Amino acid sequence: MTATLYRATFLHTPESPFTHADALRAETDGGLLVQDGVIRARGAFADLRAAHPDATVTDLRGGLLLPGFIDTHVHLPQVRVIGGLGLPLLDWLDQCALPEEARMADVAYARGVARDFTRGLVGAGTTTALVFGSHFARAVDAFFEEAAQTGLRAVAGLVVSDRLLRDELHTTPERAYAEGKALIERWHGVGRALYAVTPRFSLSASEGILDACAALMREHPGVRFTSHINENTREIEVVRELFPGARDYLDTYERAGLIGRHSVLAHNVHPSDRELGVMAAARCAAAHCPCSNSALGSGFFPLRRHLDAGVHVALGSDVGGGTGFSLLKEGLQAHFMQNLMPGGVPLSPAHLLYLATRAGAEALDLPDVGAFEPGQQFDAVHLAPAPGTPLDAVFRHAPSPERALAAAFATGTPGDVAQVWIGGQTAFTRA
Ligand SMILES: O=c1[nH]c(=O)c2nc[nH]c2[nH]1
Ligand SMILES: [Zn+2]
Repeated sequence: MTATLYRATFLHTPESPFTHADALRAETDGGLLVQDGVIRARGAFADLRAAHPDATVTDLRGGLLLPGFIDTHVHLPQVRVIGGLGLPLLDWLDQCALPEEARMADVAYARGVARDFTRGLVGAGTTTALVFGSHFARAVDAFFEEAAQTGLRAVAGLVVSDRLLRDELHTTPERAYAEGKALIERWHGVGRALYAVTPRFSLSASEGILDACAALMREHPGVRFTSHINENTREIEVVRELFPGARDYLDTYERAGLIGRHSVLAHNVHPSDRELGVMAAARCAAAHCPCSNSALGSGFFPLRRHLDAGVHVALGSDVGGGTGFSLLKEGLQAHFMQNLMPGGVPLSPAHLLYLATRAGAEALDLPDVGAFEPGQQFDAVHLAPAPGTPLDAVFRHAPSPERALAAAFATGTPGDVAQVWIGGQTAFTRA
């Protein structure tokens, strides 16, 4: 297949700006040579053109080309309930999320939701997502099918719970194990899909169901683990009452053997030092969801404490507790919250780009995505605002790519996403 040479202003962060100075790499008139979906060479456009005169040129000048966004925490069944603002977590679950999640029992309904959800993700520039699936196995199948159609890199699983939600959403340890095993055999490692073992949170999980989750993890090396932790103070109190023998919230997962390199825990707004130390030692990542934390009033994410402890952090939209699929908006909200909280971490455009891209790949242990390194997959988002919009004006007058990137986070929306590629194939084109 002939190679394609993408000509664009591009930026990426192959290394972490939290640990490397000058982590932001930018090329103003850059070239990315892509063949069979893989980036083969990267540099100044003129140099690549001279070296590869036969390549087909795709001209993307006038916008910004970024690595596809990686959302490390988002809920499939909640796309249609975005906007339940102002309730604390447990009330929001009862009144907004769980009634809709019960509707996923109807597979035709679930298929429609999966379509809305996948389109929402890819249309916002997200190319990889760690997805909280559904409590219903057939809805999880419908989602993986839809993800395969659009090309989305989906890491997802059956959500399991056996108490304190609603009867329709409860299962048993035996059934959780059997359905999880069947889904892993059907989907894990098939195409771009990976499986994530997903107890909803310790509040709705008995020790028996956490043990069933651990059995799946032990028996299927390579599957990922995800759940929620330390989101809301009332939630933490209930978990403490439910697990009187546990040292803290993390220990409820840790004792079951669920915390390791392939674990991603959402929120962690109220961690103890012990929990941070264990997460760092285990290389378990935190998915920070700033819009959700704001909408549900959960609190300020202690990013400084995570970084000081050595806990890896990535971004999640947490739709529908969150307010939409855009990781540009999550980056901006993270920036705002760190700015406002005492002891917050000042976040530069490089930090925001890293959190929205390569940090997610690290969290998910996916070395082939998240930046524009030769050998990586060409997963990319082209931000090209409509002429006459404020972002277009900033782009046309920006003194540097970094300033344009800052503006993309400050005011960019899914409406500015012109095209998205996953593995070199177009996954979305703006109408
Ligand atoms: O933000 C959240 N959204 C959810 O759906 C959920 N379930 C448990 N804990 C949760 N937190
Ligand atoms: Zn969540």
